[in-house]
Formats: sequence, C-alpha cells, structure tokens
Amino acid sequence: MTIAPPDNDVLWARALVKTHCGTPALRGVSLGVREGEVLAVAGPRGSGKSTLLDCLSGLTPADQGEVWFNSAPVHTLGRAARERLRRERFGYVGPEPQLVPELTARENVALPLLLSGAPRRAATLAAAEWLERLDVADCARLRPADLRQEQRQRIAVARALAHRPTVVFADEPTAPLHRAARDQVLRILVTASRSHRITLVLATNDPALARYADRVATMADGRLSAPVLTRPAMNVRAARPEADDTPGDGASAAHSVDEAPEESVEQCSPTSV
Ligand SMILES: Nc1ncnc2c1ncn2[C@@H]1O[C@H](COP(=O)(O)OP(=O)(O)OP(=O)(O)O)[C@@H](O)[C@H]1O
Repeated sequence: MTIAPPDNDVLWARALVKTHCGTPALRGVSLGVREGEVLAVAGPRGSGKSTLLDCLSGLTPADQGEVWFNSAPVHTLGRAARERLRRERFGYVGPEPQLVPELTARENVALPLLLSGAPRRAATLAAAEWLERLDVADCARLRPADLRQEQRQRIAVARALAHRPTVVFADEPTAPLHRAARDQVLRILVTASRSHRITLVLATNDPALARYADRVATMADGRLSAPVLTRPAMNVRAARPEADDTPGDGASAAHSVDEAPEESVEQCSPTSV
C-alpha cells in the first residue's frame, strides 16, 4: 500500500535504511519536515545525522525507504534529476566551507543564482547583499585562500541562502567557528531562513544550538526520535523581523538580524568520516 505524504510537509521520509560498507547508519528513519520550519536533528557523533541529511537532500540514495519533496518522490529520481533538484531547490552548508577556490567570495555566492538562470547583474547584486548580511562584504573580491576559516564559512552560508532555496540542509554549520561567531552565524542562518520562508534542517551535536529550532528530533544509533517542540521562549521566531528584508527588494539587508558538495563516491575508510 502506498502512503502519500501529508500536504504540509515539504520533506517527508519513510523507513530510511542506509548502510555504509557494512556499518548501519540509518535503521528505519521516518520524518516529516514542515514548510518553513527550522528542524534540528540532534545527536552524538556517529549517530547518523549526516547520513540522514544526505539521504533527505538526494545527495545519497538510501538503500531502502522513501523520500518525498513537495509531494513528489525523490527516491525514484535518477542522478541527473537529483542533482538538478539539489542545485535549484536546496541549499547546503557543511562543517567545512567548500568554496570554489578560483572564484572570489562574491562569485561563489552568485554561482547558484547563475546556475538557476538569473541574469549576471542580478546575481552579482544579490551576492553582494548576502555578503553584507553575513558581515563579510569586505571580502567580496577575495578568493577563499586569502580568507580566514570563519570568513569562508560565512560565505558558504551566504551561498546556501542566496538563490532562495526551498530547503537548506545545514550539517554542523558552525563547527569551524568560535563560540561568539557560532551564535551570530546561526542566528543569521535561522532568521534569514524564517524571513524568506526557507525550511531549515539543522544537524548538530551541540544541544545548545538546538534551541534555535522550532522542533528537535534526536538521533541515536541510526534511529530518530519523534520531533518535539522547543519552548516558545527559547525560539528565535520571537526575533523575526516584521518587514521583508529580502536582498534586492530595496530593504536594507545588512544587520537586519540581530544576531552541497558534489555527490561523492563512498569512502569506506574509518578516517573518512
Ligand atoms: N563513508 C563512510 N564509510 C564508512 N562508514 C561511514 C561512512 N559515513 C558514515 N559512516 C558511519 O555511519 C555512521 C553514521 O555516521 P554519520 O556521519 O551519518 O553520523 P553523524 O551523526 O553525522 O556523525 P558526525 O557528527 O561525526 O558527522 C557512523 O557509524 C559512521 O562511522
């Protein structure tokens, strides 16, 4: 019997099983992610968070189970269609900033927009505004090798949001940052997602960061608990700007909040995870 995903779930997964070279990473994970919500997937190292995000985003097909995006199946798509989906509808921030070394910061941020067909001028303008929002406007003309790790990660966050994806997958996005910058970048990521109705799926092994989410689901040994609501008082939604501060819409993007890797051939060496 086929079970249709609920209409208000932008992402929906059922009974996902994934094994990496004999190591079970997902042991039957089911999950619904609501449109526009911030969902944290918490859990210790090795519990399966990254594997879940990879399967949800179509980067890696699960061995068993289903993934649906906007009520359309992802698990039946071929590689090219999955790559297109990821490029056009999803954004990704990983624990290490993965920027194109030959491009400047602004060109890196503009890239997803250009790949989605935006005119060069509009893409460049939007990229500059997102860099300003992430407090790295002065890095616009620099290449990744000339930037600090923290600046590179801010640029990676700008790149994930600039093309207004439907869903951003953020896998330990603040891992390379110091504590103060960690909170600031996460607040920008969360608040920008909220103000643009972007759904955010955030994997973290830092329980303190899960407080930014609307709901938190916890992974342990490849299994996922049912998501629970966070306390409203701890929720960033309270700080959501009233006005639409969309870059390019004329509103000032800077400081308006207060503060995907290519499909990889699976590496089975323990050092690769
Ligand atoms: N490429 C791989 N080859 C072999 N085993 C892997 C691979 N990727 C993940 N695993 C294993 O799958 C399990 C889940 O790993 P996963 O990276 O999804 O967990 P995680 O919660 O994201 O951990 P971390 O926070 O360290 O990234 C772990 O046992 C891990 O060792």
